[in-house]
Amino acid sequence: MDSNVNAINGCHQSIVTIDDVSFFYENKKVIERLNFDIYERDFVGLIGSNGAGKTTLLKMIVGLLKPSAGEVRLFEQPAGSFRDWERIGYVPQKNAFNPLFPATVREVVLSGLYGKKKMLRRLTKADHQKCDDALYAMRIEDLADRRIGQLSGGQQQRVFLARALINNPELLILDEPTVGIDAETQAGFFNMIKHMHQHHHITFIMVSHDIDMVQSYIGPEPAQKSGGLSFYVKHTHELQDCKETNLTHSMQQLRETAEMLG
Ligand SMILES: Nc1ncnc2c1ncn2[C@@H]1O[C@H](COP(=O)(O)OP(=O)(O)OP(=O)(O)O)[C@@H](O)[C@H]1O
Repeated sequence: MDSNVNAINGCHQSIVTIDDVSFFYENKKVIERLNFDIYERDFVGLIGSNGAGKTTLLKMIVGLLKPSAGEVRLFEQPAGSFRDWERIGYVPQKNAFNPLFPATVREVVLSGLYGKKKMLRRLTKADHQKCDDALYAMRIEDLADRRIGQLSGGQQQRVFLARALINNPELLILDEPTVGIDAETQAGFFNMIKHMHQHHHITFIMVSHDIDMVQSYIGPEPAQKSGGLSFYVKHTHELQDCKETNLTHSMQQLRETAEMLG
């Protein structure tokens, strides 16, 4: 990656730093001495064969796994002492629900509010407003009271994206968000993600098996390869004047996105 651009501009924050990270499951080496930097508003497409370590890497970034060696830093803080988890939205792989799972869409989206913390307080009016905004942004308000298990795969993905968006995250991490979804719905979902990247102040990391889709947005060559992992990177901060980088995105903007996409 061209870190000079960031060094010159100086004001573009490092969002994720992977500093000489290795990971082993017992004796099985999955990631070896990986170095990679992700800056504000980058879109990173992560491609790799089955078992290459994509999910393992994402889990280290969201603090679910600790590196065996090296360090992950989030927003320039060591991941081990990072506490602002609401700045990060994570949509894990294969969220498929048992049709009998009793939670409603609204309950699933609200559960995103507290990240790793248990819900220790009563929900406020503001919490419900955030939930309504996230449902609206994903155009699933009409599904709010349906059981999650009774929705299609594409509808469930929108619910999980709404859950990840409820805290207005600065970094959005998607682990194969369109697995098991028909081609047309996949294309629509990816268009929505691209639009969000172009119009909101969000940094993306997206694992995908769909190399054509990733290359069509980012370009033909990966910025970096390591082991079985290929990192495709699109920088958008280079297009912006630094002085404008304290732009904030908001659910209002996401509403506008939803309206534009019809
Ligand atoms: N909890 C675990 N214990 C032991 N080995 C594991 C564990 N989780 C994953 N692995 C192994 O580590 C390797 C990397 O797994 P990971 O899920 O990160 O790969 P991936 O690139 O996301 O694969 P896929 O494309 O199939 O989702 C695989 O060989 C997997 O079998």
